[in-house]
Amino acid sequence: MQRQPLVIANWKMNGDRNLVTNMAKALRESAAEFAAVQVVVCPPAVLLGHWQEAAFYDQIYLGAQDVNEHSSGAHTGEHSCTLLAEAGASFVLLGHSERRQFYGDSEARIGAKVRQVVAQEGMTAVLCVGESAAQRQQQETFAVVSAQLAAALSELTECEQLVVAYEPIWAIGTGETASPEQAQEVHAFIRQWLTEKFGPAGSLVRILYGGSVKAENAEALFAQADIDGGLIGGASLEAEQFVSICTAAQARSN
Ligand SMILES: O=C(CO)COP(=O)(O)O
Repeated sequence: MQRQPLVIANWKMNGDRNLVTNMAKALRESAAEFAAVQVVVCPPAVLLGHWQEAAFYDQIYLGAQDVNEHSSGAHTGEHSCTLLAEAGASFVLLGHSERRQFYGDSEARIGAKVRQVVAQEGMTAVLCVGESAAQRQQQETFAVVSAQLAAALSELTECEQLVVAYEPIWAIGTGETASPEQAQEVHAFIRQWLTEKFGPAGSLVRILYGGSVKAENAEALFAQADIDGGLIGGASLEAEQFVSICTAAQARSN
């Protein structure tokens, strides 16, 4: 498999030092079961240091949930890409629907953030895209997703430091998951978009599904041709669930 399976935990504004310790222990104990999977944990930024101490080897990577689009300066409360890298992060989530909806992340800002991340050596941008329930009902899913991709990626010429996460808003935190077929349809569309934009390298970009992924539905989702893994919210806060999801992704490498 040319695209290594990838599972990313997005803790959002949850978790604490105890969860870091417990999750690191659970992942360490089961690491052999998902040896071929790249696992990334994105805790709140203040816990990155604690993760760095608790995490055990290269299989577990660290990520941040957002970044500022500037390199430094008078941006109270924000984190630059360099600061996050120094704290151990090598992935950054960008354009999550919660940030688009509630924290003023415009398409232009998301694009600037993506460029900031890919300019940093060793950092990978995880661009989140996805439609609302109303947009899906109006059959606007492809139009919405391609507009989000175009806005964020138009100035990029290379895609080696890029991951795309398809997260339909109606499936986030709702318990309602896209069916494997629904998700695959959009993933195939994203894959085609990336290949048209970046050429053959675009087909190597990993595309994750996010939205109520659980231990019970992960295997069927990850069995789809273009679903390279998952971006996990609620279930990434429970060690047993998260380990099962990482293990489900291992099957993609067989
Ligand atoms: O938003 C998500 C991950 O970024 C998905 O959240 P849930 O897995 O809780 O639905």
